[in-house]
Amino acid sequence: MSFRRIWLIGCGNMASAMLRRWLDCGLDPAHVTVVRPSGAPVAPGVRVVRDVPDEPAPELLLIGVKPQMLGDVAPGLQAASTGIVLSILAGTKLTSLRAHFPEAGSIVRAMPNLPVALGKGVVATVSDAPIAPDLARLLDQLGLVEHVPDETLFDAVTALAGSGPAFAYRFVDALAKGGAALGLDPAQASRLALATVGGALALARGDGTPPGELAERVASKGGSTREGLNVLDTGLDDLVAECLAAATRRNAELGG
Ligand SMILES: NC(=O)C1=CN([C@@H]2O[C@H](COP(=O)(O)OP(=O)(O)OC[C@H]3O[C@@H](n4cnc5c(N)ncnc54)[C@H](O)[C@@H]3O)[C@@H](O)[C@H]2O)C=CC1
Ligand SMILES: O=C(O)[C@@H]1CCC=N1
Repeated sequence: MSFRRIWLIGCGNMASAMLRRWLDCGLDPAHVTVVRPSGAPVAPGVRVVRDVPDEPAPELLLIGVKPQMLGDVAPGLQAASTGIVLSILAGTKLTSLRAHFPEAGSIVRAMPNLPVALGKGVVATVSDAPIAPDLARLLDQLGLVEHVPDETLFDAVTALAGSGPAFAYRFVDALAKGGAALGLDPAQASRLALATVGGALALARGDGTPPGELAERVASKGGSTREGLNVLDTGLDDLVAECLAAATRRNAELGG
């Protein structure tokens, strides 16, 4: 058995990445309804409507709008939210979700990231009831699923994993810009940076060796990598810690 009625409220960057993966994994598009103000098509076979349908509630209601929109959309979703409510909203706590959806059978907070589109994402979860097997199966299709039962850590998880791809892309860009500043053709530097970081991560994932140890393997004694690492080691850890702290603070603010 799997869900036959899934509604997505909002289908922007994040929810559409999740849906793309689920459809690629064989989810029947006829089981999906997207509610979005534009009414613009999402994927072949997926029903798109502008307003919440006056129909029996779906088994799974995914809330994919911005956290600031929750108060606007929730009142129109009371009849639709008697099954599982799955929220991907940054910052918004289970207690707040429960207040907005008092009739929900269960409420699950998930914090995905964009690579879920390829099944290579991360999804952190916390919920007010055990996660139903059908939902667990869907989440598993997205990538690494980590249950984070202490909800007070969710803002930090959101900073690390939810926002993390943006931080990683910044590093790739910095690598490319650094290469261009040294005279490389910018387009070529971008290709080199992306392929280098992609390859390095693939190796780290496949190898099981901690990334710090892999870095040491690249740095020959007395060689040039060490010179470069010495520069990064003057401040990268602190800068990234500040970056995550700032994002974590903002997640807490978004939660109200
Ligand atoms: N973008 C990301 O990488 C991640 C985003 N999130 C969370 O996902 C949620 C959505 O973020 P994004 O997809 O980035 O934003 P987005 O702006 O791309 O998508 C939000 C969508 O909601 C739609 N919308 C607005 N009002 C609506 C209404 N009344 N009914 C139905 N749909 C409505 C908008 O048209 C838009 O398509 C946020 O709560 C965010 O915290 C979580 C993890 C990662
Ligand atoms: O920037 C945001 O608010 C969301 C949360 C995690 C990724 N995007």
